[in-house]
Amino acid sequence: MAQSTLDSMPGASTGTVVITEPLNFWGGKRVKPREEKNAEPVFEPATGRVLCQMVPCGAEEVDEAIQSAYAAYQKWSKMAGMERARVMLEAARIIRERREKIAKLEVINNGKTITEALGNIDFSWKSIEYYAGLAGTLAGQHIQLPGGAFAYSRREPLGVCVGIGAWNFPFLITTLKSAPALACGNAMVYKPSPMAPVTAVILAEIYKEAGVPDGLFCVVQGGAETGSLLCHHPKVAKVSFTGSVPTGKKVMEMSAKSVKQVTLELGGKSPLIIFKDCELENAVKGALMANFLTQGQVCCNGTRVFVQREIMPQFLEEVVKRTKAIPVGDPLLGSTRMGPLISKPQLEKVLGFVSQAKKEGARVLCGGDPFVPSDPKLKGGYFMSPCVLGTSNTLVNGGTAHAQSALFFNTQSLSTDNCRDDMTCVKEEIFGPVMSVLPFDTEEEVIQRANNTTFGLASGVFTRDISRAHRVAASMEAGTCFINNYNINPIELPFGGYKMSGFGRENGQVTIEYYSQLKTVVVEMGDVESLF
Ligand SMILES: NC(=O)C1=CN([C@@H]2O[C@H](COP(=O)(O)OP(=O)(O)OC[C@H]3O[C@@H](n4cnc5c(N)ncnc54)[C@H](O)[C@@H]3O)[C@@H](O)[C@H]2O)C=CC1
Repeated sequence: MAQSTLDSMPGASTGTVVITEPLNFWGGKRVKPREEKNAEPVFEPATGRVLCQMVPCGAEEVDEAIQSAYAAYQKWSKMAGMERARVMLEAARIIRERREKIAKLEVINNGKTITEALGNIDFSWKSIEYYAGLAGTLAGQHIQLPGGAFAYSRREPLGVCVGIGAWNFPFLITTLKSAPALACGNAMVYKPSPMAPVTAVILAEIYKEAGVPDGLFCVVQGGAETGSLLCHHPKVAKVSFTGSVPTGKKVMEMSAKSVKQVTLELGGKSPLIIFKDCELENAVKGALMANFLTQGQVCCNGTRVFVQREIMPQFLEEVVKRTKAIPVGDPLLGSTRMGPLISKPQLEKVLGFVSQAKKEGARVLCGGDPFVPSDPKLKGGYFMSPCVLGTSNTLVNGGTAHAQSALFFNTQSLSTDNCRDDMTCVKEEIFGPVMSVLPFDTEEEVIQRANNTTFGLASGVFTRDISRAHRVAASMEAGTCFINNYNINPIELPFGGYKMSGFGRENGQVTIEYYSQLKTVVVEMGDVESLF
């Protein structure tokens, strides 16, 4: 029962939790792995300690889960939207009631701070409430035809949908996929990331407790192999994927073989454009919010920060000062603002991007090093100091940039000491706490440079010029543009990518379209007029 893992949470602290319960869920209960082979240790990022074992599901287990989901779908899809809504609202209520315990478990598995995790869990129950609200509104059309005939369309579910998730928002991604799926009358089999497997099964238990038919929401554990079994299974109607571009392409390719619908939420390298007429304090805060939530492991982060040259000195001074002041440490402490990265390889990858940036001529203005907190239990954690890559020589030594003139930065921009658009750190998704700051001169130039990427997930602009703000927003080749803020993604609004950041949308009313299909029913009231 969910309660056993969650019940240990109130007193749990970093470095104390071990999870031994099975992490699979189908047929209305937790299911032990058939064989323990290929078990992978799952680490607590803050300590480097083993938290549990993740045992990947094989073909028979995947099939069992999908069959149990299909059986539940037969019942659930026949219920009225309002009946489904009632069950979903109960699930949302239970999540709200247990928000602190779930958030704690999320922190222990993922490393994000408790403050952020609580926000994520609140977003989760809101997403279920939101789609519960829409469940009763699903409807088709009635069309009058000649001779008294008529037709109507029925909005019907797709069947068994698969969700494949990433490790950065483990519980939230699970609800963002399952809430619209269930509202439309589908069942879902969900595969979490092998690095963050522990909270998806909590959601499965909550849905059960709320009253969904057994099997309606299943969890299978595993990595690429289990994921590909799901994408190939003939009883699966749709795959909703969140993760990297290369894996997204594979998911699309596999799903194409049996013509499954696909939604892809992939990575980004989003631009944040800061004009000289901005409210600087807000722009600085916006840049921090755009880069350092969840240790920078956020797909829509604005990691290419374009700053108009005239305000570069003030911007850098402030952003570096505040970045240096971010409290890094035990993610379960309310005062911590940055925890560890998800894994050792991810930490090494991110530090590798910083070294590469240095080699290519970028200046490390602060951070970018492994960080060892003073608390002895955190010595084995995957921490690093948040990093700003930029342009100024003097800031490296902690000097003030205020004294520097615009001319200085003009000169600097011609040297190799700048972040440049062609650097690896500026082109590739780093997925860590690394902000690249780039100078620009004109609106036309910055729009062209901001769009010069294969990604298109999000974008942002800070300016007090209302016309400019909307002009820039309209010019961005990205699924979202934030004006005078960043990373505000409420459930009511569609979220998704342009270009290689994916297609389809999550959140908002439009997602109903991605989890349902229309059936046309034509009704003759007279005789058949046959040509034969
Ligand atoms: N856009 C986003 O929200 C995210 C982007 N990423 C990016 O991806 C990079 C790698 O992170 P990963 O977690 O390794 O991402 P990934 O794309 O490898 O994995 C995402 C999910 O897909 C599954 N998967 C892997 N191979 C599969 C296959 N062949 N068939 C079906 N499912 C498969 C994984 O087990 C996981 O559940 C990150 O460094 C980051 O750049 C990662 C997480 C989220």
